[in-house]
This record gives sequence, C-alpha cells and structure tokens, in this order.
Amino acid sequence: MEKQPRLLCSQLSVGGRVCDVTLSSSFLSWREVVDSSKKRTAANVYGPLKAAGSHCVPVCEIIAIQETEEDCPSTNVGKWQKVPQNPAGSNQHAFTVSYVERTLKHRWRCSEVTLHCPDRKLCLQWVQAIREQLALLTIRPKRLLVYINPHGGKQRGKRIYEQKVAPIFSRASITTDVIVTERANHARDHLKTEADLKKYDGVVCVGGDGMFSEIMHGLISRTQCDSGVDQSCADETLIPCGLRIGIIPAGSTDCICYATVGCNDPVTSALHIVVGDSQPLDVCSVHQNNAFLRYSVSLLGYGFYGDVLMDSERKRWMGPARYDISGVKTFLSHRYYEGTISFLPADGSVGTPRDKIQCRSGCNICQLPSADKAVYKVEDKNKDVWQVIRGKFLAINAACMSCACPRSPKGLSPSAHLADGTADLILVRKCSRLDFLRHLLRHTNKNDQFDHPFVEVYRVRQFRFTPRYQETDSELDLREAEGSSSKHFFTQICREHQACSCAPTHSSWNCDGEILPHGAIQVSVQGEQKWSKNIPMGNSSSEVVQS
Ligand SMILES: Nc1ncnc2c1ncn2[C@@H]1O[C@H](COP(=O)(O)OP(=O)(O)OP(=O)(O)O)[C@@H](O)[C@H]1O
Ligand SMILES: CCCCCCCCCCCCC/C=C/[C@@H](O)[C@H](CO)NC(=O)CCCCC
Ligand SMILES: [Ca+2]
Repeated sequence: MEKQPRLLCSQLSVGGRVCDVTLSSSFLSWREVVDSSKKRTAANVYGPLKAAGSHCVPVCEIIAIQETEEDCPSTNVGKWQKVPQNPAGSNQHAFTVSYVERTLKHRWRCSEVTLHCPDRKLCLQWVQAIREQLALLTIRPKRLLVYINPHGGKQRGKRIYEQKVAPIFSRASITTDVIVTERANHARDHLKTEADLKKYDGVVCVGGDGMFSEIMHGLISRTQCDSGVDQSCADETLIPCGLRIGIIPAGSTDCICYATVGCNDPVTSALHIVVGDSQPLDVCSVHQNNAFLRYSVSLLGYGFYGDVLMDSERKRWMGPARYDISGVKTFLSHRYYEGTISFLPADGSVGTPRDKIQCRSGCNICQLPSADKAVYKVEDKNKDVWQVIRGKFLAINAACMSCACPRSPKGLSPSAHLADGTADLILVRKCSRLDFLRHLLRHTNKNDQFDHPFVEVYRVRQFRFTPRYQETDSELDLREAEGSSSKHFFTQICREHQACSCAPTHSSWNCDGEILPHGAIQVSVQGEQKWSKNIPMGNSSSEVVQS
C-alpha cells in the first residue's frame, strides 16, 4: 500500500477497544493499540492480536457516514430515549461508517463500524473529514431513474428492490424516481420519448436480460434520435449515450449481470452502483438489408438457442424453469439448419476464443487503444477478407461477452471480452445427439466446449448469416455448382413447391433472450469506444479491484 499523507489521526474506541484511527485521501484504517507492557499470551505471542485488530477500508468503498445516536431504555419513564453509548467508559460521541465488505464468490455486503470519540468536536471533525473525501468521488451517482419489471424471473423484482436495494441507496443518499413497468416496452418507450434524462446520473434496471435490453434500446435510440443519427444504416457511427445503466438482477438468466459482476446478487449490484463502478460493453448492431433490427450485448443464437427461446416463451408462467424444460425438448428434437455464414475475423492482438484468458475489470485487451485492437494492421494480408462457411448446423452462436450465468458459470465463450470490439462466433455443425450432449454438458464443467471436431469458433468483428431458404438464386446456383447435379434438380423442385414435405426448417435468432424472427441478418460489433459511456453500473470484478 502506497503511503498517503494523513488527513486525520486520533485514538478512538471501536467495540470497547482503543484504536489508532487514521484517514488519508485513500484509506480509513483503525488498529487496536497494543499495550507493549501487557504480558504476552499464547494467543498473541506470534503477533496475531495486532493483525486481527487492524482494519483498512478504501475511501472509495465507504458507502456512508453518519453521527450515531444509540437508544437505550430509560428506567424512570419506561420509554426509549436517545443517549450516547459509552462502551469504553470515557467517550460520549460516536459516528458510524458503512462500507463494502467482500465475501465469497464475488459477493459484496454492507458492513458497519462505529467509532466512539471523547468529545463532540472531534466526532464532528471526523464526520466532516470523511464527508469531504466522499464528496470528491464525483463518479458516484446522486440521482437515479429506476425501472422495475414486476414480472421478470420469479416475479420478485419489486420485493428485491424495496427490501434489498432501496435501503442501500437511501443510506448512500441517492435519490430515486421509481417506475414499476405496466407492460412490455414501457421502460423503452418512456426512455425514448418522455424521460427527462438531464435529471439523472444513471438508469437502473431491476429485471433480467430482456429488461436490460429494453432499457439499452431506449437509451441508444433516444441518443441517436436527439443527434440525428440514422440507426437503419449499418455503417453509421453511433453517438455514445451519456447515461450508465445499472443492473439489479431479478430475471431468469441474468447473464449480463453475472458475466460483468461475477454473480447475480442484488445487494452486490446495488453496492457497485453506489460506489460508481462501471464497465464498458461491446454492443452488436443487427440489421437486415438496410433495416435496423436490434442491438445485442450477450448472445445472438440461431438454431438451438433460438428454438429454446421460442419454445420457452410459451411457458413464461413456469418462471426460470421454462428454460430447462424447453432446453431438454429442443435437445431431443435435434433439428439442424442449413445456411451460409460469412465473417470478418478480428486481429490477433485481441487474443483468440481458446486462449483461456478471462476478461476482468481493467482487462489489458479491452484497454488497448481502439487503433490496436480488432482492427487490421496495414501489413496484414487478411485485411478485410471475408471468410465464408456453408453447412448444416445445430447452433450458430455469437457471444459478445462470455455469457456466464448460473446455468453455465464460465459461459458460452469463457474467454470472450466485454469491451474488445469483437464477438466469438461459435458454429456447432450437425452431429449426433450424444456428441451434442457432450458439447452442451461442457458448458457446465471445466472441460473445453470447443474441443470437438464438429465445433468451430472464431473471433470476429462482423458476420452475416443467410439461411439456405433465403439464399438468392445466384447464391444457390453457386452452392449447387459445388454440389451434384441431382441435388440441383432436387433443390429446384423444393423451391418451386414450397409445400412439399422436404421444406426447409426455419429457426429464429435469440437476441439477448428476445425472439428475432428474421433468418438472414448482418451483425457488426460496435467498437467499445463508441459506447464508453453507455455502461452498466455494478459490474467490475472484485478480484481486480482488490489487486
Ligand atoms: N410490466 C410488464 N409486463 C409484462 N412484460 C414486461 C413488463 N415489463 C417488462 N416486460 C418484459 O418482460 C420481458 C422479460 O423480462 P426480464 O428480462 O426482466 O425477465 P426474464 O425474461 O425472466 O429474465 P432473463 O431475460 O434474464 O431470462 C422483457 O422482454 C420485458 O420487455
Ligand atoms: C440437455 C442439458 C443441457 C445443459 C446445457 C446448459 C448450457 C447452458 C448455456 C447457457 C447459455 C446462456 C446464454 C445466455 C443467453 C441470454 O441472453 C438469454 C436471455 O436471458 N437466455 C437464454 O436464452 C436462456 C438460455 C437457456 C439455455 C438452456
Ligand atoms: Ca467482446
């Protein structure tokens, strides 16, 4: 720890023990004063007493400070009265500091420490000094617009917010305007046309990935509309949004929260929001010919994940279990899809989907200047060369981030980066049910899900997919030229007689958990630099923050 100039240093009492308490611009620390004349006991002979009595909290993780008034029963009136607590026998005044405590599995909790002072003047001096340091943390939000989806996940959004999140925001003196949505797209439409965004430092989404997607679409569309940018043009440079999005997980998969924070815990997310943590995310724009369809930040999946979603939407009443039922049903149906994928590979400097590097807050690859990442260097021979793959696939998935979630703790693409300007394109070719099951099960354990001969994975900047039934005549002719003449004859018949029994099977795209019925799409990963301000709050990895 770097030595910081002390702003304040006093002997105060903590839990009845006298401590040296120090405030610097970076840390608040307290250490029990050990009486060196005290006889050494078996417990402290190797020094554990001093270590055990020593605490250090980064100022940036202090949630709030307040003067403490403690209640105790008055003997004469039988009522509770406010009197200062005096555990050490001499001090009359106290203040309480609430701060972030890291627990297991990336979870954060709000802890408190009460420090007793010998006089009120000193107590006020401490409160003032800590408040002054907190006031310097300008990245912290003060006013938030909160949208709650009462029907997401297990329908607990409202309760989660009221019981777990609102008390933390209130302790941190964050003011909120709360809207409980009344219909799908309520939040999106409100953000797009009505909300007075100048009033807020951020938007909070209480719900799942679908709700996040609504809010993201609302904010992006509003920003482009205000700036006169045409979203339907695939090559248009998008204007960054000025507001961050915080996610309080209350959905069924909560993949965007899990993949950014490391867990789907509402208290952890609320604390990340309070301290002003942020993480840029890649956003994919999805178009069909020059028509804008949607944005995606997690999964774009055709075939297996599209079919799971389509089936599961009919079972919404089941809550999160719908995905398990539809997952098994879709797996058993074992449908495959034919089509053509073309993609622009990313530059090697952003790593590869199989390099086993995990993206974390402060990730080196995501912090590369945009000129060095995902963009080809002039001397690169493959500059802007589209690669084309045709075939029969069980699943075509593009993951802009790992897509880690409780069902798959390392995710669909464990080494995908949050903000590198690329997506990992995973092609699962037609294979036996047993092989596909082996592949799927590897999402739930430590084995490499890409280590199968029928799975290919590429890191890409852009891709296009055309299902075979939507291929143009010239594309089909090209394909047929590659195949046999009898096949050509057969295809001709099918194209002319749509009702025949060998009509091609269609899937839909699963776009962050929303159905996209269009088969043929063009996808571009918008470089993170365009979205550096459109960032979810509550999503840095605690491991990195600690280091
Ligand atoms: N008041 C509402 N009534 C009905 N639907 C709503 C309402 N508010 C939002 N929605 C829609 O509910 C859909 C699902 O919500 P959400 O993402 O919160 O939960 P989920 O689907 O259970 O979780 P996940 O997306 O993580 O799998 C979203 O597409 C959103 O547009
Ligand atoms: C037969 C046993 C198979 C076991 C295989 C488990 C594999 C799990 C991989 C999970 C990948 C999740 C990707 C995230 C997608 C989200 O954007 C989306 C919206 O929330 N969720 C789903 O589509 C929900 C997708 C749920 C799929 C089951
Ligand atoms: Ca990415």
